[in-house]
This record gives sequence, structure tokens and C-alpha cells, in this order.
Amino acid sequence: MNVRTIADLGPDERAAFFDRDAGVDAVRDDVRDIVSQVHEEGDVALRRFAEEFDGVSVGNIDITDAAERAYEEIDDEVREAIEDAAANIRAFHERQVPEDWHDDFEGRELGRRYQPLDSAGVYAPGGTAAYPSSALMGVIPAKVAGVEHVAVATPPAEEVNPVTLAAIHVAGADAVYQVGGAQAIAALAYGTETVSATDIVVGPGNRWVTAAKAEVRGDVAIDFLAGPSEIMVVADGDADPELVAADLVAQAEHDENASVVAVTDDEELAEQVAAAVDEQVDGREREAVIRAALDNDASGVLLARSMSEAVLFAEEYAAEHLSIQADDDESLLERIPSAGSVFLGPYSPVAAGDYATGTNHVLPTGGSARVTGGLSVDTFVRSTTVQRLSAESLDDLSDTITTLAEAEGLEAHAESVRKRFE
Ligand SMILES: NC(=O)c1ccc[n+]([C@@H]2O[C@H](COP(=O)([O-])OP(=O)(O)OC[C@H]3O[C@@H](n4cnc5c(N)ncnc54)[C@H](O)[C@@H]3O)[C@@H](O)[C@H]2O)c1
Ligand SMILES: N[C@H](CO)Cc1c[nH]c[nH+]1
Ligand SMILES: [Zn+2]
Repeated sequence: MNVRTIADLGPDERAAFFDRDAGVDAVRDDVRDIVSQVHEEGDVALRRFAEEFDGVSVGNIDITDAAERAYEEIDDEVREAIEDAAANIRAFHERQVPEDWHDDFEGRELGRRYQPLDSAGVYAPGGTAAYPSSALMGVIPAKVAGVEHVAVATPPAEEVNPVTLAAIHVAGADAVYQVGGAQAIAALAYGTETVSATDIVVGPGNRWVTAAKAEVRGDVAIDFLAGPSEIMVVADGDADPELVAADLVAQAEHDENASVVAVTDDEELAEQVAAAVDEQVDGREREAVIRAALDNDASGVLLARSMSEAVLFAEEYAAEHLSIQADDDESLLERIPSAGSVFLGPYSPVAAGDYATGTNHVLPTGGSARVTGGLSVDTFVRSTTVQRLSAESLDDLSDTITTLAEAEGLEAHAESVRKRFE
């Protein structure tokens, strides 16, 4: 890997770091076509795409029964790890359950109530790697929120990954379908003969999955775009280059479209990180994927003229994962509010949050961390405001209401208030 200096990046090179949706944009037309075929042909299209994209001839699309069996059959050690991670994820998300409230505002009784959505569709990726952890991250918050029907879609295979199925069972899903990619998102959004349509479609995935969520948004609720993984490491000269490199390589391992960046003001550290990355990639099982991700226009080891420049770059990047490996990590964090999830200090590798701390790993990518956080209980609840006014409190407000109604030319609005006092 080469070290590049931020100040020397050309405008296009710089823009590439902040425009990370290019891979998703490139498949939008294909995905629109897949989504409309599923909408029109249902299960027939799902089976056709399973053959075409997954090389699998699917019998039963509904494999709900297989989840409990897989749970019984997997290794004890793996079952325990799933249960351990699930308990931590559940505990963290239980803290997020919003409470109804109401209060008296000078005679106006005002409140907010929360209700779970009726149903949710969770995508658990499984193309080039299996993602049991994503099944936990999608299903558990929905169930903690109180969603009655949670369905999971995961790519088809001769034998769907048993660990993913076991995780789906532990998380408490109500239905499991073997369908992957854009076609899975379309099925959860619109329904087919086998798959029930859901109120919201959530979960991470590759660029086809992500483009499909963008396509169905509007017809159905989605969480946000949680595409190919990203990491931004902000490091000072005291950071351990081997650890910085390890975190970059780990996220690069997800997808050739993943984006991984380290930024520092210390030239020696930058060179050491770049060299350590090269060493750590060699001979890995997913070496080709990692190398492709490292070659991305939005990946690199960057040298800043100061930590202030590094911080500004990281804030503009708005990474899915922000790792700060620097002495004054808390004060740097104050200056980088845009990130999906933050990892502070040398003992907080992103992999810890990926699996087991309890925080959610379904996180916004492509810069959308500027405006949204990750998956949470909030994703699965709707809020309603409620109000009851006394005669006196309506009287107190009536001049304000009628004056504004008349200023808007909406006489009937004003009249509906005056009528109460005739
Ligand atoms: N942002 C997040 O929160 C987050 C969390 C976990 C994983 N991820 C990302 O999820 C992704 C998982 O990717 P994956 O590929 O392993 O699994 P996946 O399940 O997302 O995608 C596999 C599916 O892609 C479809 N597909 C593959 N090639 C296609 C083509 N040429 N045309 C149309 N469809 C095609 C197939 O239908 C296949 O079933 C990675 O990018 C990873 O970084 C993101
Ligand atoms: N880093 C991914 C989110 O971008 C989550 C994950 C799942 N498994 C391993 N990692
Ligand atoms: Zn990961």
C-alpha cells in the first residue's frame, strides 16, 4: 500500500473518498429490473434468480423449520458463542426501548406513545461469507421493540449455512426464507406466494442488496443503506501500526467494494501502517477480496499536515466505523460527530462490535452516517402524539390559532375553534 498526502490529492482523487456509492450506483438499472420481475412474477422469479445468481435450484423457499434443527445440530462452542453475543445484543437494545410519556403544558395534556410495527423483514447476508451475526443484529432489536412477525431472508444454498440458521433461531425470528440479493429485498417488500410482505425491510448487504433497498424505499419503509463495509482509523504517532493495519485488513475482508482508510499526521506511522497492511494480507484465504478493497479509490493510508486536517477529513468521510487510536481520543471524537459506530483505544477493535459487545453492527455506509445512526429499537417503532385540551386551555390558545389560520387563508380552521365557545 502507498501512503498518500491529503494535501496532494487531486480533486477527483479527493472526491472519490466522499462519493462511495459508485459501486451501488453501477448496478441500479440491473436491480430495478430484478425488483420488478419479483413484483410481477413472485416465487417464479425468486427461483429463476436463485439459479442465475446463486447457482442453486431451490425446492422450498420457506425453510423456517430448518432453523431449530440447525440450532440443535451445530457445535456446542458455536452455539454458546451465538447465545453469548445474543445476550449482549439484547441487553444493549433493551436500554433503547422508548417509554410513553404525557405531561401537562398549562392545561394542555400532551404526550407521546410508541407502538411496534406489525412486521419486519430482515436480510442476513450470505454471498461470499455467511453472516449469522447480522441475523442477530437484525432480528433482536425488532423483537425487543415488540414486532410480532419478523421474517429473515438469507441467500439460498445446497445447504443454507447452519450457523446462520441457528442464530436466526436464537434471535427469535418467526419465518426464514432462502432468497438472496436484490430479489430478497423485493420479496420482503412486496410479498410473493411464499414470502409475506413486511412493513419495513432492514439489514446489510452487498451493492445489489443496497441498491434494491434504495429501489423499494417509498413503497415500504427501510432502515437506511447499509452497504459494503467501511472503516476510518484516525491515529496519532503513538498508535500501534500493527493494530491499525489489522483493523483495516479486517474490514477489507468483507467485500471488494469495502472502503478502508487510516489517516494520521505522523509520517513514520503512516509508512509503518502501509507496510503492515501489505504483510498482513499475504496468504489470507480472502486475499483477493482484501486486495481489491485496498485498491478502491475510497481506500488508503493518508498523511495529514496536522491532526486538525485528519479530523476534518474523517468528519467529511462520515465512516460506518470510526476507530480512534490516539492519546486524546475523547477530544478527537468530539470533533468527528459523523460516524455509524465509534471504537476508542487500542483494545476496541471493530471486530468486537461486529460480533459481541452488544452494539449493533448494521450501520450506515456511503456517507449516510452524516444524517443517520445504525439499526436500533427505534427503527422498529412508530410514535404517535396525543393531546387533550381543557376548555380553558383552548380558550388561552384560541387567538393564536385563529390568527394563524386566517393568515393562511384557512377560515374553516379558525371557525372550528370559535364554534367551541358559541
Ligand atoms: N453496512 C453494514 O452494516 C454491513 C454489515 C454486515 C455486512 N455488510 C456487507 O454485506 C455484504 C455481504 O456481501 P455478500 O456478497 O457476501 O452477501 P449478500 O448476501 O449481500 O449478497 C449475496 C447475493 O448477491 C446477489 N448477487 C451476487 N452477484 C450478483 C450479480 N452479478 N447480479 C445480481 N445479484 C448478484 C446474489 O443474489 C447473492 O444471493 C458485504 O458487502 C459486507 O461488507 C455490511
Ligand atoms: N463489519 C460488518 C459491518 O460493516 C459486520 C460484520 C459481520 N461479521 C463481521 N463483521
Ligand atoms: Zn466486520
